[in-house]
Amino acid sequence: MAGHPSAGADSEVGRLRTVLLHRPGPELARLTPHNHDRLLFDGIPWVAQAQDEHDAFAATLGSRGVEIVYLTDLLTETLADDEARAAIAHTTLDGYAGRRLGDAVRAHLHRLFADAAPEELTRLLTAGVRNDEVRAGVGPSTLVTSLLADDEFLLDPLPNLIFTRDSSVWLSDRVAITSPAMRARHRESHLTDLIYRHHPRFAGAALLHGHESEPLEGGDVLLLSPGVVAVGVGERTTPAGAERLARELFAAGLASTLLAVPLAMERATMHLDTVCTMVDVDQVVMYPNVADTLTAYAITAHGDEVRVARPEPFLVAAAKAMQIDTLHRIDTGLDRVTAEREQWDDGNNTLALAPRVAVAYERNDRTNARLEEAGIEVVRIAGSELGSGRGGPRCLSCPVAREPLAVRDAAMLDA
Ligand SMILES: NC(=[NH2+])NCCC[C@H](N)C(=O)O
Repeated sequence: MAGHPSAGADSEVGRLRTVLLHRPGPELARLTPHNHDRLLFDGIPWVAQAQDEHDAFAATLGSRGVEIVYLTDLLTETLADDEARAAIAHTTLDGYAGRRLGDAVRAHLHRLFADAAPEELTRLLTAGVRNDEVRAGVGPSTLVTSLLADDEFLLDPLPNLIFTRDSSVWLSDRVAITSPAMRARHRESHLTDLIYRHHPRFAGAALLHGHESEPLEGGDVLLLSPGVVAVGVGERTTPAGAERLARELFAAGLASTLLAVPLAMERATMHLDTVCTMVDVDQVVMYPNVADTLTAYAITAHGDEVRVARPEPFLVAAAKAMQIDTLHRIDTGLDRVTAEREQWDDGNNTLALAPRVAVAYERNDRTNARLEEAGIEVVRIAGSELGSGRGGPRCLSCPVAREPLAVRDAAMLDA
């Protein structure tokens, strides 16, 4: 199948045209002191404030000419289609995601899903379903609603939906549906899969990977340059997930090299984009405490097989694959301790709007100052509440369309 005509990205820094966001909604209000760890939040965000911060983020992107599409709008539009409704009811309730239900609750939820208007179904799918919300409807014919506590979720809420980066990734003119490692995030990819398969806007889009493939999360995927993709391998993406993506990209002719980058298996470095993001065609902002030890294994195509090179320092391997002299590094600011604090608060997690223009959390003064010293325009946004799920501007956004770098270069030559 051919690629999509009006979507796609071949770099991290080409002018951002369209971005997929999720405004924090009722799913965030379901976080409690008991479930936030399991649902991958470090605390209980103040929902209204998170929404204000998110609206300001979206307004900033809009003022820079970026078209914003909201995941729940796309989902609701998708759910107008009966085939799509049947598909998501089946994946959500009949498969692994519905393992808490039992037959009676499953049948009840199938009815609830079938009767729900598209907006209501979007709410059920994103905010989840709590025991006390269905107990009366199910009646006395099941042990499940009787024994589970009132506030136990039969279907978990999806508070991490705001991190649209992780559940799908555009690679050139195809979109990879990712396969999150964390259980709390599996169902996010069911939703992106549904949207990209059924929403008319994406009709004809060719899909890569898939939510049942080997673990791969979008925060680990960095498009270093057209045809060169770096993939973090650690707490989330597994070696098999990175290798699967390499095979898929090579088979589709979309990349020549994939650099697998081992990361420490820790929350602070859950994705490659927590330690390194691109701010220009040849500059990254990077966490200095790992910069000297970060390595990369270059994977290249060899007929139908792949070949894995010996590890090299990340910046060396990257520059080589990108065919540039040096991939310059701007350090997370100031000293080891400040760098550690600002890395934790997503100082490295910037979203490029164009070469040398990056959105960053305002709180990371030292890192932002470093970026400015290096000639990067820093577009500051507030993120105290948004960041409580441990994600910054890059995690909060999935670029659907970026201007191809080649076009920009050609335009510059013409000028
Ligand atoms: N691309 C990213 N770094 N995303 C951050 C995701 C944070 C989310 N709470 C998780 O733990 O999965």
